[in-house]
Amino acid sequence: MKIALSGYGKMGKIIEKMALDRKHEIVLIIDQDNQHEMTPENLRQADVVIEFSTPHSVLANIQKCFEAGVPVVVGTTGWYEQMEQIKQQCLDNGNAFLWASNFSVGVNIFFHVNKMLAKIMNRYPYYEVQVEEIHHTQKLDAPSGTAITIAEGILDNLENKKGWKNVLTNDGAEEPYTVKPDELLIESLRIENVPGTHTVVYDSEVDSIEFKHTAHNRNGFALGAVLAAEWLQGKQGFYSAQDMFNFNV
Ligand SMILES: NC(=O)c1ccc[n+]([C@@H]2O[C@H](COP(=O)([O-])OP(=O)(O)OC[C@H]3O[C@@H](n4cnc5c(N)ncnc54)[C@H](O)[C@@H]3O)[C@@H](O)[C@H]2O)c1
Ligand SMILES: O=C(O)C1=N[C@H](C(=O)O)CCC1
Repeated sequence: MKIALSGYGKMGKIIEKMALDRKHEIVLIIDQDNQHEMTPENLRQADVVIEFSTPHSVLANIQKCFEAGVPVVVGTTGWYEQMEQIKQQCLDNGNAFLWASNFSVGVNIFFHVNKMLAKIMNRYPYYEVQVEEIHHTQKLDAPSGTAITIAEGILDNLENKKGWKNVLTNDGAEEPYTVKPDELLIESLRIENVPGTHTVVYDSEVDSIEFKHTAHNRNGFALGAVLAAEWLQGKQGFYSAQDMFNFNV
């Protein structure tokens, strides 16, 4: 496969390595200082674009891929309020699009089990649920995209929670926030060099259940993104990683 990379930061560089290991070719690399090279002509050299840039640049980059008619795999987070608009544009133009808040196999298993656990917990309403995420200090968005997907998995399956509320505690200096009974708290913490840790905690007076995923490095995210690009070949339509992993057990 001929791959174009949109965003050549921490993730773009590891994706390049994973793609080359899987015998793909990198035909275009776009980053902040050569954005003008993201032309339809250049993009059309590629079979797929893998987009890991910034919350600020991702939407314009997706539009350029749509205009060029090139399939696009998006790992960038922090743009999900525009999801419906992107989905509509994708379907209207007959494009191929796949997004994931987290491409790692482990996290996608976690997403699935998280939903099943939330369903079970409906029977035990005396447990209070909370989501916690920890990432490196360069991260631009909070909560993490992964934490949003986890929260949505809980909200879709746990009857007594109606929406999520994020609190970012960089140095513990924030005012403590008291959640409303129907609110799901997502606590975000930023610590140097943490690739990504997510925990769902169900707490009661007598015990706690902690369900946790810890990324040891970024390789799992990068491999998942390349696998997604392979999976998207020859398809048209709007997909998420859930369609690719398809854990219907
Ligand atoms: N879905 C996943 O599995 C997953 C995993 C890790 C990171 N992410 C997300 O991917 C994104 C990138 O993460 P990162 O750790 O590589 O960040 P990073 O800051 O290391 O890299 C981002 C790169 O984008 C470049 N950039 C800026 N403007 C651009 C533009 N207009 N076009 C193209 N590139 C541009 C920056 O110069 C930088 O090199 C973030 O949103 C992060 O949350 C997702
Ligand atoms: O390093 C990041 O930034 C990450 N972003 C994704 C998110 O927001 O969930 C995935 C984990 C790493």
